Amino acid sequence: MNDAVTRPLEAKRASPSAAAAPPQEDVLLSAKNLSVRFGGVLAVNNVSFDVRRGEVFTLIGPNGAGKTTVFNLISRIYNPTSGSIDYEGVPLTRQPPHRIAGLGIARTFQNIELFEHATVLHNLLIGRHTHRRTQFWSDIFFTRGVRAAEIEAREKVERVIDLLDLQHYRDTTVAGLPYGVRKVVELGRALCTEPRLLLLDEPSSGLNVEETEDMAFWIQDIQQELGVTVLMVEHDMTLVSKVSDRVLAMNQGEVLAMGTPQQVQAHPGVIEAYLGAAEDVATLRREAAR
Ligand SMILES: Nc1ncnc2c1ncn2[C@@H]1O[C@H](COP(=O)(O)OP(=O)(O)OP(=O)(O)O)[C@@H](O)[C@H]1O
Repeated sequence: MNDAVTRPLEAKRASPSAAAAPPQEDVLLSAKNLSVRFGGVLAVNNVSFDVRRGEVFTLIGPNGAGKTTVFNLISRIYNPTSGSIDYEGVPLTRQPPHRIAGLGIARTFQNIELFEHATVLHNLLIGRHTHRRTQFWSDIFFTRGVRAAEIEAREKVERVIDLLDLQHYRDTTVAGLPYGVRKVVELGRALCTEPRLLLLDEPSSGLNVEETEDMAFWIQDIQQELGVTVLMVEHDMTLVSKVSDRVLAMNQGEVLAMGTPQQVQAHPGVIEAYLGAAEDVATLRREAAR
């Protein structure tokens, strides 16, 4: 295990500046008045938020709240019906989906998307290939530039393998790996693109309690050691309060509350939205009372 895993895991505490508006240069991504309509369903209704550089920002909400739709707007899988998203001051909604990785945005999926019959190393190298700048003819003749790019790719990938403690699985085919390890490999594949913004879609889904704790450590390492900004959709409220700097709670397409994990979990509207999912309410109350 990585040294980081042995550190005590503290729930994040409210920082005095959590609620204050940040200077514009500290904002990495800014969503303004986003709405999405699917036929008669208003999946996202006038949602605005800023993601600050270096923070872990988490979207929570009951099923159907609109979280995945917001994620898919940022990945450019959907177009907003109205509203805008700026990323590093550039209008993201004008970018074609295939440009997203090149802009420094990477994502993981709720249902893991890896090359099942390739090894862990090859999956990570494929992730790294969004950085390749070499050309057709230089590739064919394996020029010095191509060799240098391959060496650089390999070094970056090895760093990700070390960070996520994947050495043991380097040459294993993904199809033969336990689900929890595949989740970490998918995280690694996203990191190999060297993102400035990492989108994590339910990183704890399908993981047991211990694997979820490990995932919390990886997310903290990614934020603290690599300085990557994380935007995450997550249901597990224990993980949410451990790693999030700020949380946005949604319900029925709208913003319910935004603030530190403690502020949002104690919000009466959030507790009401979760009623019916008794286990979630109990976790919310427990985490808010910490
Ligand atoms: N492609 C689509 N076509 C039609 N309706 C959609 C589409 N995508 C999402 N919706 C609807 O939009 C609403 C919000 O869905 P969304 O998946 O964003 O919620 P969610 O908060 O991510 O839920 P979950 O936690 O269950 O994943 C739901 O009513 C859903 O049925």
